[in-house]
Amino acid sequence: MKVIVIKCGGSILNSLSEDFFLSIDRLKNSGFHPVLVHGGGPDINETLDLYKIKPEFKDGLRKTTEEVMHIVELVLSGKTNRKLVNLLEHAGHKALGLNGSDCSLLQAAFVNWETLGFVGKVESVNKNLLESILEIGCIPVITPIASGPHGQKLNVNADMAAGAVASALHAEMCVFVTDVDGVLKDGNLIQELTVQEAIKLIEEGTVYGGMKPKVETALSVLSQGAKRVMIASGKNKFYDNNSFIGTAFVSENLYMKGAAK
Ligand SMILES: Nc1ncnc2c1ncn2[C@@H]1O[C@H](COP(=O)(O)OP(=O)(O)O)[C@@H](O)[C@H]1O
Ligand SMILES: CC(=O)N[C@@H](CCC(=O)OP(=O)(O)O)C(=O)O
Repeated sequence: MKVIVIKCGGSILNSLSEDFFLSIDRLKNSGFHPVLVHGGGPDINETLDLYKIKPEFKDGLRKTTEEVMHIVELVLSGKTNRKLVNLLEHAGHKALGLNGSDCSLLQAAFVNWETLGFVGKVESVNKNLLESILEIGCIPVITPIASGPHGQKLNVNADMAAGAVASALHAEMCVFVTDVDGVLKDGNLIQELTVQEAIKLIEEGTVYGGMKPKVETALSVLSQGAKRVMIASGKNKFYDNNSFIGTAFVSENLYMKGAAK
């Protein structure tokens, strides 16, 4: 089964274009089975603000107290996931929303209880569940909340959750859809990045903020055997004429000039 994992960032979730859904149609016509993982950082921040709670991050991960965890779940499962499932259904797809903590879909360990609280790192994925959903022609839409070692719910960075799902499913492709065309340098899109080039962009500070975990996860997915990894925009088509549009990550030994086909 040719699986593609598509991570939909919170930066773009409220303004996904028709072209985004058209790209999903085209992918399905090309024989790909999409699995979606969504973020929702900006929506969480907005709701925390209503409760007068100041968002706190450490190395790109949200400090998650018990109170914050309740709000994360309320927003991601109750609002963001519902919205994406509904948009997909409206675009003519069959979509099934899943909390990562349901049915042991995502099982995680604490990253660092002392500094981050209820934040997890995915250690296993219920691959059989996802494959059964794909077999009946549905698109799984996964909320990045995992079950912890003693059944606690843990907040997982959505880029990292998508990376773990892509690796577990041995996905052919993993695309991180966000609010920019891909990795930019001096305002220009970089079409292809080798591992070494990507590390250099992080070190020199060209890649920073939310782009950093995305690029790091992209490199990790690539090293775990995904054939293609991309960062692309949800404002335009990210797949057309059998080609992906955005920044493609390539292993050194696969390095070739030209667009990723
Ligand atoms: N080199 C870069 N190229 C493109 N965007 C970058 C770069 N470095 C940092 N960014 C920032 O990363 C953001 C995307 O990350 P983020 O806001 O976390 O998105 P998402 O919610 O989709 O995961 C961009 O909007 C941009 O502000
Ligand atoms: C641990 C952690 O940081 N979790 C993230 C989960 C959502 C997410 O990653 O959303 P984006 O893709 O929009 O950034 C958070 O609480 O914001």
